[in-house]
Amino acid sequence: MPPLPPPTCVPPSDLLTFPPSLIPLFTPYLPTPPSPSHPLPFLTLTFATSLDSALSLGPGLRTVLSGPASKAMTHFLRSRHAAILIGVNTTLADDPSLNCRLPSPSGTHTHPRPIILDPRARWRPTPDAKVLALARAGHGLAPFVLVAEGTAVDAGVRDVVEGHGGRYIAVAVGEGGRFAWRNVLGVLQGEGLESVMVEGGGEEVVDAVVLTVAPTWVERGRAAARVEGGRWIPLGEDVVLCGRLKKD
Ligand SMILES: NC(=O)C1=CN([C@@H]2O[C@H](COP(=O)(O)OP(=O)(O)OC[C@H]3O[C@@H](n4cnc5c(N)ncnc54)[C@H](O)[C@@H]3O)[C@@H](O)[C@H]2O)C=CC1
Ligand SMILES: Nc1nc(O)c(N)c(N[C@@H]2O[C@H](COP(=O)(O)O)[C@@H](O)[C@H]2O)n1
Repeated sequence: MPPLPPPTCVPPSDLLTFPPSLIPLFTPYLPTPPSPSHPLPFLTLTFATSLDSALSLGPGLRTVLSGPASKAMTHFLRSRHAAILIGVNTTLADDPSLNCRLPSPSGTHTHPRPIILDPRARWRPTPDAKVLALARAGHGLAPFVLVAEGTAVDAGVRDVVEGHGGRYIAVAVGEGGRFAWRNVLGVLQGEGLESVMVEGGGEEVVDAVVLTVAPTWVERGRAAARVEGGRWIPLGEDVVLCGRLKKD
């Protein structure tokens, strides 16, 4: 494969808009650099959930819960984190892009490094996988895939990922074949990645949370009902949603 182009801004048709006036709201929760008292990468837990706590319509179904404004907010977070981490089921279900789709004033872009937790090497991408196609075009970075020590990775699959600038990294697993989150953060630290946004998981090492709640209920396979024109009212440390229900 020819050398990869330098990361650039994504094509204008893919761009999202995040108003600069909103940045101060999120600034207190953005990553801080590692310090002697907090040497591991900063971990932000972020995901979007429905009112009935669903992340998607069902296993293997890519589901849009976030509206355009909160989606743009997560891309602002992507612009401020060195890495973005997902599990292999999400990779298989969503064929995600995992790049940053906000305009970049300088024309060059710092996309987050995608990290995929795939202990048993179940992801078998072709060059058509979105995350690889974007890396090839210079509109994102190829992923680092964390596999369990001793797991054999198909040579052809490894070539595809590494040919796009990605890597396979072997990590020790504990009982149940899972990585300890501190080990995952240790790997990222070793790769010079100082902050990571995790789309679900990592509870024991979380530094900040930025969660989106979409005013909708889902039932297996379909969006069931939505609150329209609702209002979220902060009351103490809770937030109360008032609205009228629009049924399908
Ligand atoms: N609404 C949202 O913000 C998000 C929605 N999703 C949705 O969630 C669904 C997938 O979620 P899940 O099934 O929970 O799967 P997942 O994407 O978290 O993948 C689970 C798999 O990842 C690996 N994994 C996760 N943690 C690990 C650890 N500590 N050590 C080793 N391996 C680990 C294992 O292979 C595990 O089977 C998809 O439908 C996706 O669209 C996913 C992320 C965000
Ligand atoms: N913030 C948010 N809102 C939703 O409604 C979602 N479904 C997700 N999903 C996560 O974002 C990834 C998709 O990213 P790309 O748009 O393909 O870059 C997906 O894989 C989930 O991790 N997030």
